[in-house]
This record gives sequence, structure tokens and C-alpha cells, in this order.
Amino acid sequence: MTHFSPREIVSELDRFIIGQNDAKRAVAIALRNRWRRQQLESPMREEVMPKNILMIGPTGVGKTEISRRLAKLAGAPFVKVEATKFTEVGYVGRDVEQIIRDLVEDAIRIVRDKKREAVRAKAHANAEERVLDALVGKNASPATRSSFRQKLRNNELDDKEIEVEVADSGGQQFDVPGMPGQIGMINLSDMMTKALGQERTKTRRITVSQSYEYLIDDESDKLLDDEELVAEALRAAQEDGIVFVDEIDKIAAGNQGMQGGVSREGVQRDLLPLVEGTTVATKHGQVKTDHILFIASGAFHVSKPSDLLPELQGRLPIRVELRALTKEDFRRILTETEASLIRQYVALMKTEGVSLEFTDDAIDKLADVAVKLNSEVENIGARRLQTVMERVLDDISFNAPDKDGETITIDADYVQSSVADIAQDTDLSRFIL
Ligand SMILES: Nc1ncnc2c1ncn2[C@@H]1O[C@H](COP(=O)(O)OP(=O)(O)OP(=O)(O)O)[C@@H](O)[C@H]1O
Repeated sequence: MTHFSPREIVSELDRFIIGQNDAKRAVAIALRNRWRRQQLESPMREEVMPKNILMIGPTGVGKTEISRRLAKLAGAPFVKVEATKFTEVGYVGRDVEQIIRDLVEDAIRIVRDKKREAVRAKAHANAEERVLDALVGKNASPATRSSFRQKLRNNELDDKEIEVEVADSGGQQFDVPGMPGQIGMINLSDMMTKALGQERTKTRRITVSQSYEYLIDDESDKLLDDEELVAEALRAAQEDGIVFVDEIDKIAAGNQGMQGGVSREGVQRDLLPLVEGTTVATKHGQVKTDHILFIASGAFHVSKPSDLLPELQGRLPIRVELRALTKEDFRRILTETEASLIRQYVALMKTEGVSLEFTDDAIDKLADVAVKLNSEVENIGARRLQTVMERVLDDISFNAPDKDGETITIDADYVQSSVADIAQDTDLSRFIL
């Protein structure tokens, strides 16, 4: 849990997301409130419920991105679901509980990574022993072993192939029909393994340098206490979890009742207990959903937030509007964000020895084309930048390996010739951009 103040949280989010200050403020307060709650003593602590958020805004303007970055910043378990998924044929009411199960899986991933980090040094040492076993055999003399160890540490054996045995984490999960949830979640291969009383492993033939990745993970897992890991993950899901429910507007009334599957209002009714606070059984244990932060989101072009069930409206008390992005926003998204597409492409080309440069007017043109396509073809928000950039960089990406040592400058003319002409033709753009 982060100790950042709301102002610090907003400024962290500013590194990745342009504008949308109201939404950033709202999530910053929500996160800080969690920290505040955790400073409280019982019983007050149990009384304070999260103030869930409803984000209203067109597609591709940063709703998911803000939530995902917030979760990352807080090291919080995160899942995103589309509310409409539960209206599909074949879904039944209790399927919404899968959201919480997925949240627990994400929590396990986060806690495992953190714990692996803590035992990394020891795991690295154990991994080295296993690489040596694979190289010289378990019975080699101490002198041989030590000379190989030296070579290994000098990276002289990096490309040598060895055979290593690692735990096989693959395994199919089956939800037994009619028994969704805890009892139904059966990992068949786990059962077989347990029945046979043996650890499932597989042998892989890989280079020494690649083997470290597997062996360190494998050795770390042996050093981890599974029970402790699961307990911590359940706590994290329960106390720090963030659930992002997209397309909530599509299950609001105002959109007609049944459509092939479960009625929209039915889905709202199924979601309600999760948001109000219930206990969900997962294969790892029970999770109380009372303190999970829910962020619901939708464009609300057709329906309005007041078309949602009153109980659900009441559970989403914080409303924030995200605005459509302008050309200036697109410019800033391309140039100012930390992992901007421009930075990503420059970094990717650098791996091929190519220096990629964009002139100012090229960026202007890119933003221009994106705005034009959004207004003429379909408004997909900042996602448009991805399709446009991909097209502009297509040739360069393909030929980069032959251009080692060169500098390539992309200017407005280049953008014009690679996309703007297609953009003139709306029908063509629908397919290509
Ligand atoms: N304001 C912004 N600043 C920087 N990048 C943005 C912004 N808005 C969107 N993006 C980028 O556009 C992509 C899509 O954004 P995002 O997933 O947040 O859309 P959304 O608003 O949640 O839409 P939807 O409801 O359709 O999922 C992401 O890659 C994101 O990085």
C-alpha cells in the first residue's frame, strides 16, 4: 500500500496519462482513503467502505489506463471485466464471482513476484549449483566444478546448451458443470500429481543463459512458503484489490431488456452483492469483497447513470467525467508520456542500430491525421495513434535490420505519404487505419 499523498498520486499518474484531472483526483483520493482506513482501529476500520467510482467518457480516453496505472502504483491486485460479458448466452448469475477469483490470481502473482525478489540471492546461488550439475554432473571433482563455476561466472558458457528439469506449471482448470466455484475448480493435473505423490516436472533443453530465468524462478518457489503466500494474496485481494468494470452503461436500462442471454438488469443484480460486500469462495479460500475498490466505466451515450439500478447507483457515489481528446492532447500523448509510442519506437529501432527521429511537424501531422480519422471514420480515442503509428513505421520496421548505423528522420511529408493519403479515403481507412 502506497503512502503517497493524493497530490503525489496525481503527479505519478501525470507521467503516463495526459489530462483527465478529475478522474486522476478521484482515484487518488480513493487510494489515499484506503491508507487512511488502514490507520484506523477496529471497529471504525471495518465501518469505512470504499467510495466506488463511476467514470463517464468516450472510448480510448484513459479510463482503463488511469485505473491500471493506479493499481500498479499501489502494487494492488487488479482485474478488468466487461459488464456485457455477463449478458452473453451461457452465463449464469454466479459467474460474476469469477471476477473475484481472477483478482485473487492477480494477487498471487503480485505476492509471488515480491516474495521471489526477497529470496532471489539464495535462489540464484541454488540455480548456479543446478547449472553446474547439468554441465559437469553431480559427481565431478571439486576442482572441475570450481573451474566450471569460474567460467560460468565469466559468462564463457552462456551459449552452451544444457538440459534442466523445471516444475511444469501448466495444467488445465476445469469448471465442473453445475458446480461453479470453489469445489468445481479442479486442476486435473494437480490431482494426478498429488495422487501419485510426485512433483510434476519437465525437461527442457536450453542455453545456460536462458536456464537461469527458469531455474531462479523454480528455486525461488521452493524457498517460498505456499500457505503464507496464499494468505497474503487473499488479504491483498480483499484489502487492496481494484476491480474495473467496463461498459457498465451497456447493462443499464434504457438499453432494452433481454438480448439473447441474461437480462441487463439481471447482470446488475448479480454484480450488486459483490459491490455491496459479500463473501466469495475461491479455490484458495474465502474473500470478502467489502473493501475492494470498484471502478465502473462507460460512455453513457444512450443510457444515463440514473438508468442503473438505484442500489448500484448508490454504490458508485463518485462520478467523474473524462473528456474527448483534442489534437493538442494527441501531441502531448505522443511526446510527453513516459512510455509514449514515439519513445517506444525509438527504443525498438535502437536495438537494430537505427536512430529514429521525429520532426516537430511530423508529430503535428500524426496528431492531425488521428483527429481526422477519429471524426470521419470512428472515434476510438488515443487508440487511433497506435494504428496510425504502426502504418507510418511499417516500412522502417521491416527494413531496419539492413539499416544498422543509419539515422532516419520522419517529417511531415513522410507521414503525409504513408498515411495521410489513405486517410483521405474514408472507406479505405476503415480497413487500414
Ligand atoms: N489521456 C491519455 N493519456 C495518455 N494515453 C492515453 C490517454 N487516453 C488513452 N490513452 C491510451 O490509449 C489506449 C486506450 O486507453 P484506455 O484503455 O484507457 O481507454 P478507455 O478510456 O478505458 O476506453 P474503453 O472504455 O473503450 O476501454 C491506452 O493505450 C492508453 O495508454
